[in-house]
Formats: sequence, C-alpha cells, structure tokens
Amino acid sequence: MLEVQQVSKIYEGNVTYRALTNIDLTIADGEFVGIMGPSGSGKTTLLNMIATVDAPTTGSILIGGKDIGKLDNHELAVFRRRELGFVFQDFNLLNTLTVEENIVLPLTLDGTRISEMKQKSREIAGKLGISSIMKKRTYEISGGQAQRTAIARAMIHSPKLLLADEPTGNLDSGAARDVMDLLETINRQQATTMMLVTHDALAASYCHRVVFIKDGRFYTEIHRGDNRQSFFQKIMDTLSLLGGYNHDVPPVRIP
Ligand SMILES: Nc1ncnc2c1ncn2[C@@H]1O[C@H](COP(=O)(O)OP(=O)(O)OP(=O)(O)O)[C@@H](O)[C@H]1O
Repeated sequence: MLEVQQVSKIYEGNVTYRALTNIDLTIADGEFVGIMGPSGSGKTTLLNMIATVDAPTTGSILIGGKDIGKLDNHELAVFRRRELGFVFQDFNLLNTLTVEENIVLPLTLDGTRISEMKQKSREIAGKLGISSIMKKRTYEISGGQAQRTAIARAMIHSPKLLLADEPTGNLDSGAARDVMDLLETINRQQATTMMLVTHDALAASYCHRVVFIKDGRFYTEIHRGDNRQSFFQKIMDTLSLLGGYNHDVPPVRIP
C-alpha cells in the first residue's frame, strides 16, 4: 500500500537542516503501523510527505502503486481527498458546523448527492457510537466525541490509507483508549491501512508494528505479536534506549 523509498528531506532556509535521511518504509495493505521517536526526530516531516502536503528532497513515495511525486497539483488534491484520510491531535473540526455537517464535508467537496451523504453519515455515526450527537455543534461535545467525529469524517469516503497524527494527544486516558479501540476495529473490519504518529506508548501498543526514528534516521522496529501488554512494555523499553524522552512523555499509562 505504502512504499517510502530512500527518502531524505532537507529544509532550506537561513539554516539548512537535514530532517530525514534515507528512510525506507513499507506498509502492507491492511497493516496498522506506529511511528515513534523523540521530539524533532522527523515524524511529522515524514507524515507530511506521505500526506502529500510536502515533497521529499530525494527519494520517492508510492501509495497504492502510484508515485505521488509524479502527480501535478490538481491530481494531488484529488488523490488526497479520495484516497487519504486524516486524523489530528486537535481534531480540526469546523466550529460553525454541526457534527453531521463536519462528517459529510469530504463528500460535499466531491459533489455527492444529499440523500447519499445522509445515508453514509448515519451508517458511520452508528458504527462510531455518535448517532445521538449528530445535530450538536462541535463546542457542545467532549474531546472523545470530537475525535470520533473526526474519525468519521476521515473514514466517510473509505480512504485506502488513514494517517493519524497524535490522535490521543488531547484526550484523557479513558477517551484515548476508546479512540484506539475504534481505530483498531476499523482497521480489522474494513482492512483500512493505517499509520499513526504518536508519543503515547499506550496508543502505539494498538499497532501491529512500531517503527522508531531518531535524528531523522531509521532506528529500529518492533512487532506486536499476540499480547498488547507485553508489546506496550517492549515499546517503553525501546523508548528508554532511544533517549530524549524524559521530558516529552506524559506520565506512563498502565494498559
Ligand atoms: N519547515 C521547516 N523548516 C526548517 N526546519 C524544519 C521545518 N519543519 C521541521 N523542521 C525541523 O526538522 C526537524 C524534524 O521536525 P519534525 O516536526 O518532523 O519532528 P517530530 O519528530 O515530528 O517532532 P515532535 O515530536 O516534536 O512533533 C526538527 O528539528 C525541526 O526543527
């Protein structure tokens, strides 16, 4: 589904900065992969390039076999809208719209019929447990409900690849767990390929595999296996080896 091949990123500015060096990453169809690393290690840079909002300096990125570096701006915009879904830490919902209007936004942009939009939003709200808040405005709902709404919006057009950037960053531990349960269920039932950037070891423990980067380079990767609890412990151990995590990891949550 996703192939990142020898990708490097150099930011040119007053000071030239090499943010990523020779990153290779393959994510299979239906896989759920976490990306972790200390602050400034290049996680967001990598995510932005896969999200097609920024381009690598060298190397290439293929999504569903398509080299996204070869698409022009219009093709990129259509590709992003149809094939990708995004979930962010701060939910990125529009406050002037209701939950339902936020959810159908990607379909509005694509000119879908209203009856079809209504049916799809009802279906997805049912699956995500937010049917009762569809008419509410975003300031009338909780953080957990806001993230569910954002996930519904990200999933309504059945994207091939869902990209999540710290989706649990603004949630308390209960809501974070619910959101990760939900993402895991979507991944399992709909076989949506997912990539999650996070500092949160508990969130990462829901992934099939976690890739660690340090100073813009691949550091190591670990696989989950059957047991989420022992995977969580392995993630914590790798983070402590990785260093640079002392001040930017919130207090440990016990899974
Ligand atoms: N537009 C830019 N111009 C110059 N340097 C940048 C730019 N964006 C990011 N950087 C630098 O690239 C490095 C990697 O940044 P990035 O945001 O990818 O890290 P990160 O791993 O996502 O960090 P965090 O966990 O703190 O979000 C940092 O040193 C950052 O200062």
